[in-house]
Amino acid sequence: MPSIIRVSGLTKTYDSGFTALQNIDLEIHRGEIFALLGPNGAGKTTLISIICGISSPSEGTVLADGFDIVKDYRAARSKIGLVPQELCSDAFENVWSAVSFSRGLFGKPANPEFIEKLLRQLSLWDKKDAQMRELSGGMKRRVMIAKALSHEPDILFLDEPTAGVDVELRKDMWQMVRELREQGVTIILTTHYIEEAEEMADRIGVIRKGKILLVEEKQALMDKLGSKLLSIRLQQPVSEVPEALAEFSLQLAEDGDTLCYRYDSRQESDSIARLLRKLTEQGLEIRDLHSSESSLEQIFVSLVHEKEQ
Ligand SMILES: Nc1ncnc2c1ncn2[C@@H]1O[C@H](COP(=O)(O)OP(=O)(O)OP(=O)(O)O)[C@@H](O)[C@H]1O
Repeated sequence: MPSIIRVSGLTKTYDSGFTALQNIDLEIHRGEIFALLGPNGAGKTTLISIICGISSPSEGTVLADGFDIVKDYRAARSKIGLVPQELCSDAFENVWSAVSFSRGLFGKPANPEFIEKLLRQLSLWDKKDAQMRELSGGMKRRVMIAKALSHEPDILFLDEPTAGVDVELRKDMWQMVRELREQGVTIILTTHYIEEAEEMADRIGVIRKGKILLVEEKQALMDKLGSKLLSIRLQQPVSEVPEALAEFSLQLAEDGDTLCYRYDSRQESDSIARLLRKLTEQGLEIRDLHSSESSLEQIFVSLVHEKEQ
């Protein structure tokens, strides 16, 4: 798939001497939703700020739709809309002027039809004359998106779009982002929420301590994350896993009385029923069964840990 953003060898060392990004290579595909996941301080905002031309790189290059973000700053920036983490706007300005003004900042001629379409799409049309201070937090967030889209960019960055947003609003936001993607906008969002990445993203990148640890198709990542563990406690301990159960790749816990079976919870399968039947055929009596799902959080942490090793 063709790339719309190409980051090569990007390093950022702040004046304080702190290196927030180390030799980042990253390609964002045209038309995808890409989620950049990482803990606090990982470097997500720094990376976005550089791509959007707010902060300058120490080393490396970034191309946005073929334009170098330093050498062809204006052309590159015109391709990008940014919804920052902080909601910042003039409290007394009304929605219509805030959004129209943002368009003007990019040197685009006024286009009231487009602004109307945008406000309608973001369910802000009936608030077009309201002052920013009169809006709820969720509406303000939508105005920020309208401002970011006002100059018709092909790429939209959303820096933690749903931080501190309630579940209902979060779902609305996800829906809105999907609709934008359907219109051909490439979307890059940063988030702490694995759930959000799971719900939204086509691909997921994990960043930690200024380094990209992995970039994968969401589905591939979810396949790794989707396992469940069934612990089968036996009446009598065994010294080894019986040969007849080899197909299940069971692990025997140290004390010999618990068999552990890891399986993919999303695959339609009768493997548990088969396993239990075979256990009975082998004369192994079951004392207790316990099934647990590794939380995405846990697996995510172990994935990150594994990569760091
Ligand atoms: N202007 C600055 N000067 C020095 N260090 C900075 C500056 N801005 C950010 N940093 C440091 O760079 C690192 C990455 O910060 P950044 O804001 O990019 O992280 P983040 O992944 O966006 O975190 P969060 O999820 O908390 O927003 C942090 O250690 C931060 O303290």
